[in-house]
Amino acid sequence: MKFKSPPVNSLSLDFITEFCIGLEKLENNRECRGVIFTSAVPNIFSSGLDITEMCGKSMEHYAEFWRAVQEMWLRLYGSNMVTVAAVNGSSPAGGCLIALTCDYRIMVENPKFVIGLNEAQLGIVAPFWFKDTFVNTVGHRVAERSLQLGSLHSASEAHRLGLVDELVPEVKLQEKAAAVMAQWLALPDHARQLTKSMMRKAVLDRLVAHREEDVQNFVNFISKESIQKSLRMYMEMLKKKKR
Ligand SMILES: CC/C=C\C/C=C\C/C=C\C/C=C/C(=O)SCCNC(=O)CCNC(=O)[C@H](O)C(C)(C)COP(=O)(O)OP(=O)(O)OC[C@H]1O[C@@H](n2cnc3c(N)ncnc32)[C@H](O)[C@@H]1OP(=O)(O)O
Repeated sequence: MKFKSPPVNSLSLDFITEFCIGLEKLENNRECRGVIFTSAVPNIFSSGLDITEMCGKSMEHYAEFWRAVQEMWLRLYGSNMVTVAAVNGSSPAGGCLIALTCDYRIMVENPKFVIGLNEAQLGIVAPFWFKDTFVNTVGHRVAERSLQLGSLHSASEAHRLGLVDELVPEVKLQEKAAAVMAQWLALPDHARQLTKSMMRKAVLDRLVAHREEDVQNFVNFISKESIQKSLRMYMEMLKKKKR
């Protein structure tokens, strides 16, 4: 699955809806046993959640958007397929979440590419299920420090921390992703799927059990004037950076 929503593959409501429909089709196709996620936009895997979906909109819109973000994560983290992220560009926040939610991450070894859960830098807080996914990948200590600082890690640092599993030159990315996929698909599906479910079930169940509460927390948090101001300032900063 190739993300192609220029300029930065931000995760808008439309993007997420298409992503979920695409994933569901693949999940229901008995001939499809694995998916590689990558980007068709040069230098960007995904810039994370579309900030304009969380800024200056109605409470109803925030709730609809957040349910879609939850749905994307539930489907991907709970997927029966082998999921490999071929990270060919920067991947902050929600973009990093997509990569973390896969079974395996391969990143291009470009020192300009960054990845991490940088929510704290925007004055917002990664919800518990982003945090759980991060802890399950890198461990508690690394996740705690990285989340509190809202760190965006270079590709080599991300590899050192275990945030990504492998680094490769750009030209080798697709070949490597295909090789990893072949390795994971060599196992009997039922054994791999039951093992994956055993490893992820508690974290998935936690969001399912608290889904509406999490929507309300998000809506209350994001609609605070102080948070809206932080997001507006962040968008301004992104625009100024270009001038
Ligand atoms: C108590 C707790 C309860 C509940 C939880 C509450 C809250 C938690 C909520 C949500 C979690 C949030 C998750 C997120 O994913 S937030 C998004 C974070 N993303 C970022 O910080 C990345 C920002 N973007 C960048 O750093 C750069 O754009 C990037 C490195 C990706 C690319 O740089 P480049 O120089 O190539 O492009 P730019 O000129 O910067 O951007 C082009 C264009 O795109 C716009 N843009 C970029 N990112 C976003 C985005 N995420 N959303 C919307 N728009 C974005 C940027 O402004 C430019 O626009 P324009 O100037 O109009 O061309």
